[in-house]
Amino acid sequence: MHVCHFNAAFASLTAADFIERILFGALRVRLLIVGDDFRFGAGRSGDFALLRAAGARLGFRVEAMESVTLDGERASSSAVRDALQAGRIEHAARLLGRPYAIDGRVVRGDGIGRQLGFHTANIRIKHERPPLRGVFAVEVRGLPGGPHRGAANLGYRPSANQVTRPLLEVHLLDFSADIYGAHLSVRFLHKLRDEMKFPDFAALRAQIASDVAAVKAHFQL
Ligand SMILES: Cc1cc2nc3c(=O)[nH]c(=O)nc-3n(C[C@H](O)[C@H](O)[C@H](O)COP(=O)(O)O)c2cc1C
Ligand SMILES: Nc1ncnc2c1ncn2[C@@H]1O[C@H](COP(=O)(O)OP(=O)(O)O)[C@@H](O)[C@H]1O
Repeated sequence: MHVCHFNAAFASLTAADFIERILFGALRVRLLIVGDDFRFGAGRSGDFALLRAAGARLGFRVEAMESVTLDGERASSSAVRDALQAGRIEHAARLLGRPYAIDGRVVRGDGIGRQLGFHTANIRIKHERPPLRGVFAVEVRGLPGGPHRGAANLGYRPSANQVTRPLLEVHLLDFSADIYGAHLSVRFLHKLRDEMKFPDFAALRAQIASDVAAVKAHFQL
């Protein structure tokens, strides 16, 4: 896989430069499959017809890939992001063809979880602005005997030393083990609510207890 870093130099490439320098010069493309509405190059001036014409001239094939639609809606990355942001997690999963998931390693937190009576594994995530936020019913993969179900909070934890980078914290149901360092994949299956600021730990604890009950009900446990 080749990942192009989208910086100012890359963004200023003209459509002709993109074709000649990157596709033809660097990648030596033979067959190109793109959406027929694909636009590229500075000012989005390049399109499918331009690629086809360049391919005929430089000797590569260009084929169109049809949009995948679901009930008339294009299964685009924007549609997925919009659904996640709106808390329509099940709809996002239908568009993606799989549940939306975030992966990361379990790191040490502030030890507040055990004071609350709910251990919460802190998962380090790379996203600075994740497309979804709130409290969710999740399925966690990566531990022996799994997948495990749990209640997760993805947000800024306003009730206890608020953080500036988003945190993903998961309480696993019927589970007790030290899992620091484990690499987990958290699949978001259903949104329960938005993150809230609680006046004290007692109120936060009561809410987490009711979230855990809601997760059990969701999974019919
Ligand atoms: C199901 C669940 C829901 C949570 N909801 C909130 C919330 O609405 N607001 C909040 O500030 N923190 C919420 N938390 C985060 C807790 O504040 C956090 O897990 C706790 O402070 C433990 O932190 P620690 O793992 O760093 O010790 C939630 C945690 C879980 C597991
Ligand atoms: N049911 C559980 N769900 C999540 N983590 C658990 C569970 N039981 C034990 N743990 C362990 O407890 C840790 C979280 O405990 P917590 O008191 O919230 O600690 P931290 O200081 O890491 O925030 C997890 O990283 C994991 O190793």
